[in-house]
Amino acid sequence: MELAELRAMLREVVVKACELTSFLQASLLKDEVLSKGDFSPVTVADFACQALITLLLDQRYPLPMVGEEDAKALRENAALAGKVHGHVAKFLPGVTLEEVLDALDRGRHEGGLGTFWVLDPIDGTKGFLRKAQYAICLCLVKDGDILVSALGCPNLPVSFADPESPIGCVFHAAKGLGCVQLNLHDGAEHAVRVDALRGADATYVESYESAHSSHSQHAQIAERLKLGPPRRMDSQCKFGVLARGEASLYLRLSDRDQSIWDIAPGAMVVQEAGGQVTDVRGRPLSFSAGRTVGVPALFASNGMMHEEVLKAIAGMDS
Ligand SMILES: Nc1ncnc2c1ncn2[C@@H]1O[C@H](COP(=O)(O)O)[C@@H](O)[C@H]1OP(=O)(O)O
Ligand SMILES: [Mg+2]
Ligand SMILES: [Mg+2]
Ligand SMILES: [Mg+2]
Repeated sequence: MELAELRAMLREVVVKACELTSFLQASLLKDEVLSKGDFSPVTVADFACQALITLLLDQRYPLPMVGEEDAKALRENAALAGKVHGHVAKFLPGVTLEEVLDALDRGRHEGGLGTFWVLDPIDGTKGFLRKAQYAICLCLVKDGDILVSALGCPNLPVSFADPESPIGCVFHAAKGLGCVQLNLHDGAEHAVRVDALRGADATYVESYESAHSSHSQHAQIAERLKLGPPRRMDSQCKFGVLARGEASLYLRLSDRDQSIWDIAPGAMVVQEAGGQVTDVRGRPLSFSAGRTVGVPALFASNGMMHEEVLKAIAGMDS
């Protein structure tokens, strides 16, 4: 398949997944949320979305899958497994429970070199539970490079400039072909590009959850660069906001190695919109090391201000 064709396929799959998660966000029940080993939440929607996307990709372009979730918890909880199966079957009539569980378990691929899908079915599950921002994040990685990517952001306003803005967009990108925003309410698409701001005119985004990255270190950088207050938001929607020029910088200074599904899809969207994504020493990221990036602290910028951010980080109190 050509890159443009792959990208259209990804867009179609992620639009379907947005429909599924929007429905589930509105109807989610307390007993449909579990806590994982690291105390982070996972819901019926995370499982259903990963299974649906894996099965749709199997029909169109089957490849190994590096996915966040697997079927272990569902194999121990028949009631929840039945619900997940029911939600997936609405999109894929006739699919069996075992096919759904098997699709989830195939998300355990180790990554590394080679060609595979990378999927975070719901990035920002805490935001999803707060009825705030979350993203469906999918990309295709070949030998560490990302070829195509799509970020579904069902709750993201189409434009922050418009107080009456409809919500829901999908950012999609293909290597060398740029980044496009699709608006879910009317199907309109337009190419997006990072802004060209720096210094006091520039703004930044960071995690809503202060446990996910260091808001205090971000504030030190912002002070040095004289940036205004941050916009806080869950999930890889932040990469989309940067890609369309509604922020100039996304800071993610953390001390926990990042999973590739948390970074790769969003990073591709920003790079194809003209921006830059590196670790805090300015080194580009590679996605061939396995299921994690091997980098805890990173940032994405409009490119214009990348050097000054690197200098501010180098001069920061540790
Ligand atoms: N303690 C943590 N440190 C860093 N990232 C975390 C932590 N707990 C959850 N995450 C992940 O942080 C991301 C949330 O994005 P953000 O912090 O930018 O809002 C998600 O990828 C989430 O995974 P998940 O996909 O399970 O929601
Ligand atoms: Mg999670
Ligand atoms: Mg995530
Ligand atoms: Mg997730």
